[in-house]
Amino acid sequence: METPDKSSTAIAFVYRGTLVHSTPKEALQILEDALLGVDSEGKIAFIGEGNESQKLSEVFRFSPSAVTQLDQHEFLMPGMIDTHIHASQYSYAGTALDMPLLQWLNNYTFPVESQFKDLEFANKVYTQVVKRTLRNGTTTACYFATIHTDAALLLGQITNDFGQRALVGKVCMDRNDAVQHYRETSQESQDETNRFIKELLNKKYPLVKPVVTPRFAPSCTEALLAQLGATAKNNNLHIQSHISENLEEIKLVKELFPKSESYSDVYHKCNLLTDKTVMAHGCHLSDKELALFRETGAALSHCPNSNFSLCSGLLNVRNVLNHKVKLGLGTDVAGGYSSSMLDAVRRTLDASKVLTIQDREHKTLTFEEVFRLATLGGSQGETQT
Ligand SMILES: Nc1nc2[nH]cnc2c(=O)[nH]1
Ligand SMILES: [Zn+2]
Repeated sequence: METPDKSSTAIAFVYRGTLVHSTPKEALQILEDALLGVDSEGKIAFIGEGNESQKLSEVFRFSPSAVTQLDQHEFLMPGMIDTHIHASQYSYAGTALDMPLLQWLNNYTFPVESQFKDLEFANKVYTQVVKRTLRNGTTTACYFATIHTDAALLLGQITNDFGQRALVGKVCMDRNDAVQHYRETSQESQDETNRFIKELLNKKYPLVKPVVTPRFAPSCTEALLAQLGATAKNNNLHIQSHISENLEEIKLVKELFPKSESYSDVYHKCNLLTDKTVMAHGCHLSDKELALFRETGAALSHCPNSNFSLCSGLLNVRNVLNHKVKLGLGTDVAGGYSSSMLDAVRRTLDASKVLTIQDREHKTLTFEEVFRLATLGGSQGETQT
């Protein structure tokens, strides 16, 4: 039992039954006949054993008759954390998966995202995605919106209204040759990012924060990346982007940033790899780049549904964990066709098994480890303050 704090707020709910969660030492811990108390602010006030009911009720002043008993097959578990999802791509999830990344962006994604200038359309899609992810058990999400500041602010409002914890990013891109009406000038991107941060922070939403969001290196000039790195540092904010998702993208980054020794180096030079950074994919990162992630404290979001659906690559999660790089799971809607974190759990196991088929020496991830990645793993990258 945890040490009681007599000054704590009143207990609102107490549950008795099976609890399932992860700790850094134990990937899946099952507590049978446990008691869990929740205070009026929605925070866990205590966890104890079922037979301590009388004692706990005196310390925390609740009536033993008010305890909710879970059924034999019910259990409580932590909410899942989607460390990478494009709220603006929800409307076409499950379609348009017949092209690799760069062609997929130009043909499907940029034309849809450009429609979020229309706040009515944005309101409809953003409400749907927040409702759906909550129903799927995602209590925290790290969202990409679009380049449109007012629509991104609206997404922040919607997540707040539905009580979902969220990092919300106004997407930054000052380079886009394919769909030219869907890009900003460097100055616009910078000014609008500052406005987005200021206005979202001013709302003082308890669970929603802005995240600095350069789309990915090919969509941004080096000058913009450097400005965004400085903005994140000056405001002590999280950063999210994409890295090393597919081989054609990596080749393009080499051409666009010839002076950088690797994709990770492009971001590192611009101060975009920090202990509050979450980079999606990383399928093709070298061990040297993983060492840089470890050094800077930057985290990876593993998005296996998307990696399979766009035929991008296979991330070797075991190798990432061996390098002691923080890692969570992401759905990457709509590159990933499912907005469910349980799907991300299943695809993570599938991807690990494919690696074992290719190399029998590969140590397959266990379902317990993957459960931890979907919950505790995500919290390490996302909610560090
Ligand atoms: N999967 C995915 N990768 C990206 N890289 C840059 N933008 C995107 C995106 O919207 N989805
Ligand atoms: Zn993505």
